[in-house]
Amino acid sequence: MIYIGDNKTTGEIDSYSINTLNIPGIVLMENAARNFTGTIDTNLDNFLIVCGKGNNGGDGYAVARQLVSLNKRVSVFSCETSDMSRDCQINYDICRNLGIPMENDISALEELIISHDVVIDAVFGTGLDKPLAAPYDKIINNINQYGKYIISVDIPSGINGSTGETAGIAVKADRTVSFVTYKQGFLNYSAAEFLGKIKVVNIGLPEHVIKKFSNTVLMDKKYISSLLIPRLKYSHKGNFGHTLIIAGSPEFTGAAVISANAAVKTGSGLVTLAVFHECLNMLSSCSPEVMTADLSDKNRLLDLLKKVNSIAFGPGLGNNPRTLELLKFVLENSDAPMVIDADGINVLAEEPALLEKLKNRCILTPHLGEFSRISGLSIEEISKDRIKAAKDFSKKYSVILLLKGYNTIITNECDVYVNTTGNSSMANGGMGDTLTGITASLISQKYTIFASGKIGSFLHGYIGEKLSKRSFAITAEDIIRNIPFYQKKLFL
Ligand SMILES: NC(=O)C1=CN([C@@H]2O[C@H](COP(=O)(O)OP(=O)(O)OC[C@H]3O[C@@H](n4cnc5c(N)ncnc54)[C@H](OP(=O)(O)O)[C@@H]3O)[C@@H](O)[C@H]2O)[C@@H](O)CC1
Ligand SMILES: [K+]
Repeated sequence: MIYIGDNKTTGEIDSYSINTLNIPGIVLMENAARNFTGTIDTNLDNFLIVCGKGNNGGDGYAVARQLVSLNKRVSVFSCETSDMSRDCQINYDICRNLGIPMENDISALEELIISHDVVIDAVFGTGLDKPLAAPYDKIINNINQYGKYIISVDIPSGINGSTGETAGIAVKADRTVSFVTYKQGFLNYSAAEFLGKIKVVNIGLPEHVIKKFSNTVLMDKKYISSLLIPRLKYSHKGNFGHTLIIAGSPEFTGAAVISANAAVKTGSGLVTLAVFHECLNMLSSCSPEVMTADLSDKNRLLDLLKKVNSIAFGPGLGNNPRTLELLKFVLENSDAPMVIDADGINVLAEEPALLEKLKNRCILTPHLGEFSRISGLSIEEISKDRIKAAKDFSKKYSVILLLKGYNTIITNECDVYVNTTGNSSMANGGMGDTLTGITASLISQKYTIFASGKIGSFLHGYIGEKLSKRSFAITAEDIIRNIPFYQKKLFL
């Protein structure tokens, strides 16, 4: 499992390992350097390692030695040769003793970079704490301008590991090999162009140690598979629940069809689509597996509200008083777990007091704009630290929050799960409605609300990613058609 942490987390893990576990810092550095080196393509040769004076630089000197021991051609550029951290000094001295070519004259840097095939950036890691000034701005500029292939140690130098903001300028890496944790700052969209392909490597610490300091996790296939509730041989449709989808309006009938079909394909035993009277004719034949109900038939609606296992509310309903009234009616007459999306969120934003009725039984699935409306935070405020914004909201209202977007966040106020599946081939209408249907369907099948959000977002993005290998744009229908196949792939 990959954990996410900020600069503070690295400091805490470091000090726990050194002071409580008694692992000397130099051993951690050696492990970091060895595991970093292990990720480098063995066909690469002719490395220039650019080292700072802190422990990131120390990692760089240790990597230089590791590469030399693999018979690679290696040179080192030292940004500073005084006032180094203790472990940096040790590895610097070893490099000198080994006779590795070393340079510290900034006027030679440009030529050095040009004459090497790979630049390893070990200037700053988690210790970067102020804007960059000379000569570091020039060093980083040179790396970016002349580096043919750049691998950053822990963090591209100049990026703040906690926030993802740049210190004025930052290395644009082709690859980043990060230690112990995936840095929280990498999730900030503004950091994306600097990171290249990211890999996280361990430094010899067992997972239970890392877990002490981070409750934020990057979901992977193995984790999602572990959440599976197996289907028993003798199960029948009653075991897989009844999902009620309340969605659609004359302008947006598609949203209703998409959510309902996604719920069916995800495996809900029964799916009923409840729609406004004027949509009934058009939608009653939308899918042979979906039952329909007229929202103006209050007795039928009351009956459904009492017996269903989950309710999806919102897609395509319209952001208007009628939707708000309908939401109030649903909340007054049902205790079922709910997935609230789209216009369901928009009307809740008008009357946030209603969230009180959703405590501990709801997942909200806003995109950034919807989250801004319901949280009262600006998009800029949320974007600065999406994890914190999501966690705070979830805690304030005791709901599960699934904040959609590149690197979707799912949180239950304490634990945070980040989903990295999905890509821009899926950026078109109806995708959110699909996720809503999938999530509600999983809840009906007895997954917890939290697990349903996690599985739903992973599965949804996973299908899109797989399909995008052979198609340019992926539609909601493409996703829905492929749910059963990829669900099986994930779970079995
Ligand atoms: N547990 C783990 O994960 C392990 C992590 N490890 C590694 O340790 C790294 C963290 O090391 P770190 O704390 O020494 O900080 P680092 O990034 O080297 O920078 C500090 C130096 O930069 C300087 N400096 C800062 N800002 C500056 C600026 N704008 N302009 C100029 N100077 C600036 C600052 O100078 P000062 O401000 O103190 O004068 C100080 O000298 C981490 O990223 C990982 O690579 C591994 O070794 C093993 C275990
Ligand atoms: K670095």
